[in-house]
This record gives sequence, structure tokens and C-alpha cells, in this order.
Amino acid sequence: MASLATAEACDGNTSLLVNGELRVLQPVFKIYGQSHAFCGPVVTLKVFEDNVLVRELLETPGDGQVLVIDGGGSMRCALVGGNLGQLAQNMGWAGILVNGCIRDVDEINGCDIGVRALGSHPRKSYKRGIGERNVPVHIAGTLIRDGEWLYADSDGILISKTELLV
Ligand SMILES: O=C([O-])CC(=O)C(=O)O
Repeated sequence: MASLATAEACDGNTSLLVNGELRVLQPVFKIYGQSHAFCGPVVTLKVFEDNVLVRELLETPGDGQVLVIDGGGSMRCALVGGNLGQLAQNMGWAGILVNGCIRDVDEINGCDIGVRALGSHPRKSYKRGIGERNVPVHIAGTLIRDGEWLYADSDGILISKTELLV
């Protein structure tokens, strides 16, 4: 889906910014993946140094949704790598936002999805299967609920309570 420009969305929706229905994530994410502008309904996941649930979700049809992973900001391992990037692309996810790290950066940069993460780390995560799906998460100063809309481009990342009209 074509994404709208985040700067224009901010300029045109001042009242939503004021009332909190539109929020801007703090600019702490690095840009990966082929798709530098992407958007879609959010699916949330809360895990910590364990990516079993990430794979489980990415194995289901993405239908243009954006997977938002709250990895607690861990800088000790990667929650998404090249295989999961490929899986996300093949299953039709629009993008992945990781409050944590990714790895296999060159492979992920070749995938036709948008990926944002705090950075990269060469270690894989645990495989215990612990975490929570579809729960509210707090990332980069912003509360993000399952089903809200995420808009990302080279300027930043927005969370909107509802789909924004272009
Ligand atoms: O399996 C993992 O832990 C992540 C990974 O390396 C990949 O997706 O290729």
C-alpha cells in the first residue's frame, strides 16, 4: 500500500496530535529493508530476548499489517534475522518495528518490507516461546495498541488511532 508522508500527516492533523490520537515515536530507530515508506494496521508482540513468537506470527498471513515487537530495548541479541525478514516478505507483512535489535542486515536490506530497529546484533535470541501477543506496548515514548495504524517514512514513525486519509 502507498504510504502517506509523515510530515504532511503531522501538518494536516494538528488536532489529532494535540489530543493524542496521532503520536510520533521518538527518533531512535534505524532504517532497514527495501521499503523506506510503509504503513498498515499494527499487530503487537511483547517479548524479551526470545523470538519464537515472532516467527509464529510471521508464519501467518500479514495482509499488509505491521508487526510491532516490543523487545524491551534489549541490546544483547537479535529478534529478527534474514530468515524472518524473508518470511515476513513472503507472507505479505508491510513491515516490522523492533524495539530491540536485528541481524543479517544485508539480507534484511534485500527484503521487500520496511524494517525499523534500534540497531543490529550478531547473537540470536533464546527460543523459549515466552511473550504476549496483541497487548499494548510502550515504545520510544509512545503507547501503541494492537489495531492502531503505523506510518513510517524517511522522516519518522507515526502511530494513529485510526487509518489516516491521504
Ligand atoms: O532465527 C533467528 O533467531 C533470527 C534469525 O537469525 C533469522 O531470522 O534468520
